[in-house]
Amino acid sequence: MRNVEKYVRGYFMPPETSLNWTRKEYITEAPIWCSVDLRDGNQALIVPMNLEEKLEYFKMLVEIGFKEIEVGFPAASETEFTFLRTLIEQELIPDDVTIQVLTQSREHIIRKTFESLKGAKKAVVHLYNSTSVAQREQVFRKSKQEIIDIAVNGAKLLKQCAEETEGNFQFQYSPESFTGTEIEFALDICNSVLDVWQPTAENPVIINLPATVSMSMPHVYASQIEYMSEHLNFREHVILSLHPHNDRGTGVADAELGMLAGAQRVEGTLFGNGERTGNVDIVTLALNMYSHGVDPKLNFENLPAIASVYERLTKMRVSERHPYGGELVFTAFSGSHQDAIAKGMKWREEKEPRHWSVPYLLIDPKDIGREYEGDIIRINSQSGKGGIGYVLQLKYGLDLPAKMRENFGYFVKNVSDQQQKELMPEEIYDIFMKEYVNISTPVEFIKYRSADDEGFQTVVTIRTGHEVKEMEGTGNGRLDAISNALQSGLGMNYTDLIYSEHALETGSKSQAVSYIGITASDGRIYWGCGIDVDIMTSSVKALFSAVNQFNRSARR
Ligand SMILES: CC(=O)SCCNC(=O)CCNC(=O)[C@H](O)C(C)(C)COP(=O)(O)OP(=O)(O)OC[C@H]1O[C@@H](n2cnc3c(N)ncnc32)[C@H](O)[C@@H]1OP(=O)(O)O
Ligand SMILES: CC(C)C(=O)C(=O)O
Repeated sequence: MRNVEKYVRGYFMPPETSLNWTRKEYITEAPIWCSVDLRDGNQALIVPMNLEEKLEYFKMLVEIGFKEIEVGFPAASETEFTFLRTLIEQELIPDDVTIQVLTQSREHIIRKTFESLKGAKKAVVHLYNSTSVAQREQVFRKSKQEIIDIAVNGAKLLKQCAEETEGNFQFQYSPESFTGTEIEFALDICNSVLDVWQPTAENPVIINLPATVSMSMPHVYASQIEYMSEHLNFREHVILSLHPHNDRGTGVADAELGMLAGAQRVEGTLFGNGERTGNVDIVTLALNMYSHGVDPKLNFENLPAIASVYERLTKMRVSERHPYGGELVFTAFSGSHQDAIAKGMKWREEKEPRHWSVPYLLIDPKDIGREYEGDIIRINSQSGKGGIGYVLQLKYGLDLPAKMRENFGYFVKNVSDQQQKELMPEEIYDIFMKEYVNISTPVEFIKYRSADDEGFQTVVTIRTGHEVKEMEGTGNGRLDAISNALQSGLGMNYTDLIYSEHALETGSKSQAVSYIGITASDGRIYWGCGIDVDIMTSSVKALFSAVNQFNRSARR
């Protein structure tokens, strides 16, 4: 890259921290979640949500279980203001949910914000101003002290307005662009605001440390968070909050390490909607926790339904590869993965139903409303016998013998390769039915008649073209006798009858399915399947299907 010299690292590593977070292994309890979908997410949309859309989205967030929801920037627009008024006046905010509103540290904006809050039983009022070197120099053109003054004046006005307005208000301060701010200065400005608000056990203050633009590797952000956590005044009455963005693709890692480093609260959005590359994705954070056996205290048991409401209201798309929510994130197309998943599912059923350990699947897709059928194994030319057999078994109850799976697997792969497309379960089933089941050309089975109960001597009637023939055979059982009759009558030669059968529930009826493989003199195995209400007839049909495969191949 020619212009690499243009870039210098713009973040600030803290002078010293205990690095205690490096010794913690995983997040042991859910943080306080705050959804900022309706504010940070909304401000990033091409067309921000209208009133009805915001109301529907709010309802969904409540159903998911969010107890803190930043509902907007009431001074931004008429829609934002009206949305807040509607929530309050129509009493749409459940008692256990606290709404949050964002305001710049400017007098008319703060006053308008409190005006919008009239009648609210409780709310978090979130004050922010930019603190980074770039913002101070380029945007505000102010000294450090002048930037502190903006924050402190805003903090004082918040306190005054809260006293003048009926309701229970909690304060939150964000040194916006924290990640580009000298850490000592960030500490200074937060402590100055805390000095104004004087948090207590009854009235704690939220200090929110945003990665407004993520600039460093996640361990640097974690060290910054730890430094702030270890040096903030009133720490026991401060709720330390994170607000990562995803510029470097590390929003989730930033949040996870930030929690290990002492943060108690996380602001983010569903599927990471938000400015530029988005806010941290709360779905991923929560389900990552879930995959470690920790209850995230949010309900994503029907994630596909949530994704579909999200897509409709935001007009954004959950990409196919998006963790947990994406269409393909539980899907294996490749043969060896499919084989391992199919075996893992069986292992789980038979040996370890309690704990999830299926290869390639971090969590059980069913836990978040996904289906095994059609979701985890899909078939194309990269697929293998394990996956193809699994699809037939799961959807159609057909449990092919291992060797037959292999034969059928190669057949299906070739079809997919030639057609250059994915094959749906119905297509795979159709291929199976057409190529292997009850095949009656060129040799059609009509009936058989045995001279004795065991069928050691059997006469079988067949039709080839317009000709009906009877053939006689002896063997160590009925099927063997029929097979021998066919071999001598048709002048065929094969050995090793491979046989398996099982019952098949179709609707309320039960049928028998038989699979037969016959080995030709060149070692090739030809397979057939028979389905019939009578088990013996199903085996005979399977044998005829295999014989017909053999015949067809010889003719080709
Ligand atoms: C990282 C974040 O997501 S922060 C949230 C950002 N979200 C939004 O901005 C969405 C909603 N915002 C808006 O609708 C509008 O910006 C409004 C209504 C809030 C303000 O609108 P306006 O006053 O017309 O314009 P604008 O936002 O451009 O104001 C810029 C001025 O505010 C100052 N300013 C910006 N942020 C802050 C702040 N947090 N505290 C104090 N002053 C601020 C700027 O320095 C600039 O000052 P200047 O006029 O002296 O140059
Ligand atoms: C207002 C703050 C928290 C913000 O949205 C950001 O810094 O990204």
